[in-house]
Amino acid sequence: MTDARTSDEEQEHHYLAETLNLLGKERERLSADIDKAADDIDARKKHLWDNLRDMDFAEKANYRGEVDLSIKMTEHAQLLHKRVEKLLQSPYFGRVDFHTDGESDAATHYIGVHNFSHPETQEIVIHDWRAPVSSLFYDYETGRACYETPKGTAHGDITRKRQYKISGGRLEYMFDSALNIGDEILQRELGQSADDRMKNIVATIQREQNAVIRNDTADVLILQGVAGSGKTSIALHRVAFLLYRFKDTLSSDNVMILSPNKVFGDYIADVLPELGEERVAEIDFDRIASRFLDKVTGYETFSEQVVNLLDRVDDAAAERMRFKATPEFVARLDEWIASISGEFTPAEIAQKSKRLSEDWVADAFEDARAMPIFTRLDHVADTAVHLLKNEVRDRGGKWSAADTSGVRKQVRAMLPYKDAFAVYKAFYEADDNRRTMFKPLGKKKIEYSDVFPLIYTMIRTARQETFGHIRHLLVDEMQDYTAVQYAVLRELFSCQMTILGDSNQSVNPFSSSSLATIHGIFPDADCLELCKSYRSTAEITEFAQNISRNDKLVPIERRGSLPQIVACDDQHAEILDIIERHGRSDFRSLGIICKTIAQAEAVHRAVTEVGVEATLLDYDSTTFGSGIVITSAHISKGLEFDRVIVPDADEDNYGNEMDKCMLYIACTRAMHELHLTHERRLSDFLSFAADPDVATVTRQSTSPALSRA
Ligand SMILES: Nc1ncnc2c1ncn2[C@@H]1O[C@H](COP(=O)(O)OP(=O)(O)OP(=O)(O)O)[C@@H](O)[C@H]1O
Repeated sequence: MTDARTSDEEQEHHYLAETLNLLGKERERLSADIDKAADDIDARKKHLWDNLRDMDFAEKANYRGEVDLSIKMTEHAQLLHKRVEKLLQSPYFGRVDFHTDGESDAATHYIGVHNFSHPETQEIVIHDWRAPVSSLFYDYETGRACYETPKGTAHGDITRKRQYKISGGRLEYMFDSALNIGDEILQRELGQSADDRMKNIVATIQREQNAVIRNDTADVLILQGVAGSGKTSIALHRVAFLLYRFKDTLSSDNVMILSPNKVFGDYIADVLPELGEERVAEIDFDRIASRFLDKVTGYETFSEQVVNLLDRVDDAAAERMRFKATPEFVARLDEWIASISGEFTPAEIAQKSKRLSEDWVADAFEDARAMPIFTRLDHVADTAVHLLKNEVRDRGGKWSAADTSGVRKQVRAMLPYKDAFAVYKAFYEADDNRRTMFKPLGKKKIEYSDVFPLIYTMIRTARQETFGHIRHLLVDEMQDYTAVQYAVLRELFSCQMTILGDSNQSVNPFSSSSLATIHGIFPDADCLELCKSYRSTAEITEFAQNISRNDKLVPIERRGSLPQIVACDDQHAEILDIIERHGRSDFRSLGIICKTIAQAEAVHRAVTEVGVEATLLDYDSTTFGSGIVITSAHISKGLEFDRVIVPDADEDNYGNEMDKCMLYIACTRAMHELHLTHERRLSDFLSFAADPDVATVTRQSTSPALSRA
């Protein structure tokens, strides 16, 4: 190490010590402020309580207002305190020296998770990673660069770019970008063991990812990314960025995540708080379905549909799913709904010997043409009730609730459909070509493929409450939603959206949507693609590519062991053996990912019977577990584990296209090690594994760990 380098490091240690000193003082100041404010609030509350009787209404309201304000200010101080605590652990991770054209010297900017200014001089000591100047760090190497300032674009040269790893307030290492730091630190980060929650990646955001995060112009942004490309992480960082960029107009209350299930919601829940933002509300399509249909009809859920399909593909059911999955289907349904008003037959309304003529009804119906059909009928009925009621009362008569419902009934009878469900069913009955496309599951239950078409019909035929307060919706696993589901989203959320997914990871090949389809639904959307896969070692990525190839995928150069395929006589014994080896390794998380929940339950029973502690994740689970997790491929979507075991990798279990999707999803959950076990003939989807460069294939005929206590 040269002297220059040593003195450089000394300077960095010195700067870090100074920064920590400032942060320490700020923490003390905030703690004192919080304590004082708490005492003050207590005193005010006591004063209010003691003097309540002598105070008039205005005084009480004024006093309460002051207490509320003090509470809000204290909460803010607590938030700042939390941020300072966090910065004390790791104040910054990057530095850029930028020489603005025309200035005599380069300015040094340190970049961290939060902003921090010198309490006395107000000079910025640490820039928030989302600040405009921080884009220099993510978007450029040394040399010419520019960034936006309040006065316009600043042009100049980056003279130095440096990355740091600081933990517990201690500088662990640092690299200059001239030494290819980006890769070095990224490799170290990716090589780490998986946490039981998704973590933030601010220190190593890559340029193409930064372009997605900092896109603040797209109303709808569609992000297609290969497995492990960081889509979900990036989408959450994008939300944090937008909350920062538009802090005056956007708050976490205005953002919602549409996630595939509750476990996934739990898995990603820490990312925004880690980035200094509050958690945002979550919703999933099941909850939307329940809100609309609980009082209307029973229905199959998405998970039930997937479970049924995995059990057996019914060709006719698959055909019905395909039929209802396309944008053309939405167009036909729209046409049908629009045609309904033509079936309205105006007739005279008579109630309490008062009458409104057929012509009056026709005119009232015409005047309300902008409304959805059932809202329109209600409007005609309400107007009629208003007129008739006044007339009756003017003549000294009485108008009862029964009269109101009498009028409503008469108006409703002018349309041959009693509700949205009837309109929806008639859509199939009206055309011989689609007659067979509606097939209820028994008397009061509809197939999942009818759930969102019916909800769409409900929304288009009567005014519904929408999510008007939501200004940004994040939609994950976009490939699993059909055109009609997007049509429902468009009706319920008239806001900006970030829509992300991977067409290779669909769980229902009969009703998945391609990027092109989704782009067709949102023609003005910005479409971005992430092709580099970060999660898995190059060996695991190559293995998964052989199951389902995506020529655009670029694996990260991180080496590991070859995936292992083990043919065994007793698969559970082999799994126990891997579990035992896992316990002795440095890896923390192990995912056992089966094709179905029933298989996951069987493995769970087998391993817990011999004393292994493992969490079973099924469709009712709400939290992600740590350690050993056993689940199905469908539920494992979006999750990741240090090591993954895929049991039953045989031809019977993984034989058709849908199985292939599940196998792909399961294998791509592995970060560092992947094992597949089978007792029967290996699945043809894995025949490539005979190549010794791709996998190690072994035979295990004994029962290695059966004796486990
Ligand atoms: N720039 C980065 N720096 C560090 N880690 C990264 C980066 N980008 C992605 N990762 C890591 O890669 C892994 C995959 O990220 P994420 O789950 O967001 O990807 P995804 O595209 O949503 O995956 P999938 O669709 O397969 O579920 C995570 O461990 C994430 O932390």
